[in-house]
Amino acid sequence: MKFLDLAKVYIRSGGGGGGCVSFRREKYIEYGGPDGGDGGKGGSVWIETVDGLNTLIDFRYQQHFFAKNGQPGRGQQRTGKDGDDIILRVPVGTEILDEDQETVIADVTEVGERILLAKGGNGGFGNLHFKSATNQAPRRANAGQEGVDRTIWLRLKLIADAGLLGMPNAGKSTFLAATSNARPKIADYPFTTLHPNLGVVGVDGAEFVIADIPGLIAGAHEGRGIGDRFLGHVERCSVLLHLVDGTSEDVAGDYRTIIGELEAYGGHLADKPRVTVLNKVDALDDDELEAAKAELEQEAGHKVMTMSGVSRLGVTEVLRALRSEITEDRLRLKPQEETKPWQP
Ligand SMILES: Nc1nc2c(ncn2[C@@H]2O[C@H](COP(=O)(O)OP(=O)(O)OP(=O)(O)O)[C@@H](O)[C@H]2O)c(=O)[nH]1
Ligand SMILES: [Mg+2]
Repeated sequence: MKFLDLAKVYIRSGGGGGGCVSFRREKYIEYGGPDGGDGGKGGSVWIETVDGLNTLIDFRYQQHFFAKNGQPGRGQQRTGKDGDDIILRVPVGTEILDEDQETVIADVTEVGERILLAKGGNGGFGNLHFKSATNQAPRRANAGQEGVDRTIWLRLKLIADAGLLGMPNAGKSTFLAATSNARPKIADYPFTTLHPNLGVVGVDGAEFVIADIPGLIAGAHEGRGIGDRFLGHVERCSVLLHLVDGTSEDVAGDYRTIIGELEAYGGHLADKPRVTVLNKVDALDDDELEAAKAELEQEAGHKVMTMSGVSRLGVTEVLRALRSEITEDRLRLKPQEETKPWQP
């Protein structure tokens, strides 16, 4: 699947068709009254969230979405045809931003949500509308209302329940592959993962979605490595899973680096519930494991779990820990979501 999480899109709604000036012309009716029809409405541009999409890649190939104008009205009271609406289909979790890339126009988080981005212009009234007691033969009709031009940005923030964090090579993709249906690329060099991958995992009969994102290094917030922009994709997660490579020379330093990047990223990312795991323990003997674990716990200031994505030792326990955080978070969110008023 090709991935794109930011797209600039030009939209334009259709203008309304003009109203028509026309008079009845029939045999034996000398001064037929006005019969000019109204113009049709211009097409509107909408955005709709659909299921099963995890990328904005379609918007790389098409950036212009112009709805058709309404047709002008015609004689014999015929209304012009409306321009068809256009619907942009986007994945759940897409933010719609104004041209400045800052003002959020909408944030669509439910499947099937539909938002009007640019309303089509109304058609103009035909002269039939202007007939009055004093003017039986109006020569007046309205022009159609103009369409609206707009430039918007679409920014996708994937919706996952748990987000994977760690330095390059920490074993994030290996863990995702071991626990889910996802088949991310895995290799022993840094930055194997270049864009987020999602996988559905199951534990104890529950299912949830994990997002694997590219590794972070010190200075990622200043653009080092491949930067920290993919952290946006774990902003909505209930819990972060921080993997620390147990075979690293500096387990505490690796831990600190990631926390530092979370803090530098800002928002509430650093305050999110986190599960910290010492990974690759299959490659450590007992003493090494104990030492690395003690070092990591000291640095983190809390208990850490141990796991091997390769041998799968400890994997189920980690999934259970994630699940419990996710459940708690969903319970916390529920009442709030239910009372949220619908805003068009
Ligand atoms: N011994 C051992 N090696 C592992 C384990 N998990 C991953 N590896 C190895 O570590 C290397 C990196 O694994 P990846 O899963 O690609 O790591 P990543 O965190 O996704 O790396 P990036 O995508 O580059 O950020 C690969 O050579 C894996 O085979 C583990 O549990 N034990
Ligand atoms: Mg990876």
